[in-house]
Amino acid sequence: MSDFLPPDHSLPPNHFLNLPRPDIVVGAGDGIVDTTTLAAHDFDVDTRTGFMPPDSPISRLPEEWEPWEATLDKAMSMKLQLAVKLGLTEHEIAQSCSWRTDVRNNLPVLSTKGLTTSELLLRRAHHVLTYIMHSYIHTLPLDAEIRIPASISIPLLEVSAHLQLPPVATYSDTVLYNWDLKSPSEETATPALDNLRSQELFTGTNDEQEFYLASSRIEIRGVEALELMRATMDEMFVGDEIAVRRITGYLHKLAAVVDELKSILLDVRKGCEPEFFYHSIRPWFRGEDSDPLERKWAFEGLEEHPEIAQPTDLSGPSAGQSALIHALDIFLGLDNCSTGEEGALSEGQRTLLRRMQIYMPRHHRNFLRHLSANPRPVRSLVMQGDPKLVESYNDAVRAVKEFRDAHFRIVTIYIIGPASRERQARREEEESGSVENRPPLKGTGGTHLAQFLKGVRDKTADAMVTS
Ligand code: HEM
Repeated sequence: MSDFLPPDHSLPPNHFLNLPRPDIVVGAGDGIVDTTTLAAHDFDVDTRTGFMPPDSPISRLPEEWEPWEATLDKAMSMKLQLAVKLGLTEHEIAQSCSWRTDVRNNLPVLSTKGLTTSELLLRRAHHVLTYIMHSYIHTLPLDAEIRIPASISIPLLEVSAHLQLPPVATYSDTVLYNWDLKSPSEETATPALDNLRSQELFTGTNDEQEFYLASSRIEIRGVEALELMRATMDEMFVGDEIAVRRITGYLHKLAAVVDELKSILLDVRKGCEPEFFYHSIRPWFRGEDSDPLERKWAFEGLEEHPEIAQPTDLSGPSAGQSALIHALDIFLGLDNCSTGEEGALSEGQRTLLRRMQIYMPRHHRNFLRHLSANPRPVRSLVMQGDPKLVESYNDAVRAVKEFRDAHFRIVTIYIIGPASRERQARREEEESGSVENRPPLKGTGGTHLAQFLKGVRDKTADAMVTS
């Protein structure tokens, strides 16, 4: 399979992702190892890059799928504009119309058969096809139906079935598998946080890149958190007094790492301008459930493919799909210790957190499942009351709570604030009778969002243990 890959991107031949993978439709052939099962042990978590792949993801598919790459290149070079942009010019409307017409009339329905032998090619295909699909949907006139041409929908649905991911852009498309090194570094080294860049950007702007890179840097810095979790679990297995002392030290260190993650998150303000994010970047990510006009997405060509299921999970990408933060929650027992009192999560909110896992790469989902099934959870040891251990555990919980406080501030600056200003401007326009022909504002960035994020944050705070 690695024949397809440029040599500098090939994985070691014995890496589990380099083994032949079974075809999800036809099943495993004779002598083909089921890498999905192997993955349950490997989890595709790297000691240097964590949930990010150890090498920068491939940046181009082989010749056979060049029409997809060329279509995406064209969208990027034409600087297509969002249909929701205020004051869209005739020229901008004509540009996106001509790109979409080209996709509809000239892009063939390419076979995905040759991709299915390689996890890395499938990932690139998912990335390219979802970026094309989001470009197509979000440039469509607001009064048009959303009909995704078969040349995008059929290969995307096939690729998504193989990856067990929804057919929509996910955090793995925008962050995990969308990075490169600015300048090549030692192959074995963890990438420096300032040596990362993004591969594809809807807007071609540094603001969008900085938005993605805030998450990439958190993933890379989070590798030490994963290592501390692993070391703690090893010591839990030993369970003697020395082990407890060591765990105490690990939890304090974990708190310090999470404090750094918070600083990286807050640094997003240095490179990404909030109003630009809200009006010009975020709308590209919208999934079916955030359409301002509540239009449904129709995947054309499905009627000729009874073997492909109608997609149901079509929310847009979010760093809430980062397995790192979910792993911290599970490791510290923050997801299980609901008190049922005020501030705890409602069933719907808990479901929302769980639903985010559907959008994660399946190996990472398996990793979280494995972590949840840990027979010796750290919180149970802490509950035995060793004062120093309690203190260090509470330090780690404090750090996660403060990360969520900072996240809430960021969401207020980037979404809740701009959304409220937008509503205010609308009200003023309505009062003065100068309303433009615009779609109604849908309740993104309002009370529900604040309630949800505060609920998760308060539940984290509730997890502190009193000795
Ligand atoms: C400008 C930067 C960011 C914005 C505007 C933002 C926005 C949001 C929004 C709107 C949600 C609600 C759920 C959803 O709509 O998907 C959310 C949830 C979440 N985000 Fe962010 N986010 C940002 C950066 C990050 C980063 C860098 C991380 C960590 C890698 C992160 C981690 C999370 C998590 C874990 C949740 C789930 C709720 C929770 O566990 O507290 N976010 N974010």
